[in-house]
Amino acid sequence: MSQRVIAPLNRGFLFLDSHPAGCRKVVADMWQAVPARRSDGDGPVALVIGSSAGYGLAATIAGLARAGIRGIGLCFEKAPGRRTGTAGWYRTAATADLAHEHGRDMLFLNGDAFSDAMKDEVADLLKRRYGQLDYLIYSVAAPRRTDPDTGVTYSSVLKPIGEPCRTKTLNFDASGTPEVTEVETAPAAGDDIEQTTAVMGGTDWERWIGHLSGRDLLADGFTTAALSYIGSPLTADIYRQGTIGAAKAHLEATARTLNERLEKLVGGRALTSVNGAAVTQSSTAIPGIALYIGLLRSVLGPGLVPPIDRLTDLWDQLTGIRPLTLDDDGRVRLDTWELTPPVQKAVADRWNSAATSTISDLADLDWFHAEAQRLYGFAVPGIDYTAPVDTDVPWPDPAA
Ligand SMILES: NC(=O)c1ccc[n+]([C@@H]2O[C@H](COP(=O)([O-])OP(=O)(O)OC[C@H]3O[C@@H](n4cnc5c(N)ncnc54)[C@H](O)[C@@H]3O)[C@@H](O)[C@H]2O)c1
Repeated sequence: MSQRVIAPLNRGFLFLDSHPAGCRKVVADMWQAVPARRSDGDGPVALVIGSSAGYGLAATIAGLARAGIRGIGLCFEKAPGRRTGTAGWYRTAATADLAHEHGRDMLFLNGDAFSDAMKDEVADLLKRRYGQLDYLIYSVAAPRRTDPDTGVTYSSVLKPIGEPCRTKTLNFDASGTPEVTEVETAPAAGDDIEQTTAVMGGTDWERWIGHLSGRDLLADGFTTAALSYIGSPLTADIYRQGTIGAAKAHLEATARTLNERLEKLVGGRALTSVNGAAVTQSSTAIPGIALYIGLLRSVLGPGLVPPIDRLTDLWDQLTGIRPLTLDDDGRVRLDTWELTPPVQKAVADRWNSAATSTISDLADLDWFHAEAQRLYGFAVPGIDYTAPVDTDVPWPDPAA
C-alpha cells in the first residue's frame, strides 16, 4: 500500500499526478447527476471505447445509471508506479465499484483499442459473458494510431489547412496567473491531413464494427455512435476547417457508409453525436479552446451543459426514451445550446477584447481553472488534500 499526500504538479494544463480520492468523487458526482435511474441490472449490452475520460466516461456513467447498460468499457490508462496512476485509471476503478454497487455487470479493459489483439479480447469476452452487442459508443481521442494491417504508425496534428492561423490562447503561469497570448500555427504540410485522419477519422471505428460483425456479435437493431465536434467560428481555423476537422468529416462520412451496412446486416444504425465544447485533457491541448470555453462559461454560466447531461440525453435518444433527432447530415446535435447566434455573438465580443489585463473580467477563470484541475482529481469540493491517500488502486478485476 502506498499512502501519501498528493499535491498538484503541473506544466500548463498537464498534471504529472492524479488524486485517487478526487477522481472517485468526480465519478460519484457524475453518477448522482443522472436522473431517474433504471434499477434492474438486465439492460442492453454496450461497449464504450474511451470509457475513462471526457465524453466516453460520461457515456459510460450515463449508460450505466440511466439506461442500465452492462458490458465493457475500454480505455488506455497508466497504472500507478513511481508516479500515481493516470486519472482515468482511478476514475475507472471508481466507475467499476459504482456499477457493481448498482448491480450492473460492467467490466473494464485497459489497452490499445486500435490493435486487433484488443478487438479479439473484447470479442472473446462478449462471447463468453454477454452475447451480442446492442450498442457501441466510440469516444477515443488519441495522438497516434498504428494500423494493424501495415504496422505504420500515424500521428495526428492540430493545424489549419491552407493558411497559417493566429489565435488568441489562454494559459496560466507557474503562479496560476492567467495570460492571454497570440500563437501562430503553420498550415498542414506533407501528409498531415492524411495522418490526422488516419488517427481521428472513422477507420478504426469501422474496423471495430467489421471485427465484431465477423464474430457474429452484433445484435438485431445494433446501434453505434461516435463523438464529433463542430464548434464555433472563433475556433474554426484550427478545428473544424483544420486537420482535426478533416478527420471529423471522415468520421461523419464513415457513419453514413456504416449506417447503410448495418441497416442491411442487422437492421441497425450508425451515427455521429456532435457535442458541445467541454474541458477535457484532449480539448485543453487545442490552441484557443481553453480561452473559448472560459469565455463560453462566462456567457452561459451553469447553462454550459456538462458532458454527463448531454450523454444522458444521447442514451435517451438511442434507447427510445426520447425520439432520435438527426440533422440534415444524419447527426445527433447535442451542441445547439452552444451555437445559437446570441451566445456566439456574446462570446465573440468577449474574445475580441480578451487580453491578459481584461481576461479575469471577461472569462469565468475560476471555473475553468478548477475544471482543468478536476480532470486530475484536484479542486474537487469535499476532498481533504492534506490527507494521505492510497495510490496503489488496482484495476477492476476483468474476471469478476
Ligand atoms: N472535449 C470536447 O470539447 C469535445 C467536444 C465534442 C466532441 N468531442 C469528441 O469526443 C471524443 C472524446 O474526446 P474527449 O475530449 O472526451 O477526450 P479525452 O481525452 O477526455 O478521453 C479520451 C479517451 O480515449 C481513451 N483512449 C485514448 N487512446 C486510446 C487507445 N489507443 N485505446 C483505447 N482508448 C484510448 C482514453 O483512455 C480516454 O478514455 C473525441 O472524438 C472528441 O473529438 C470532444
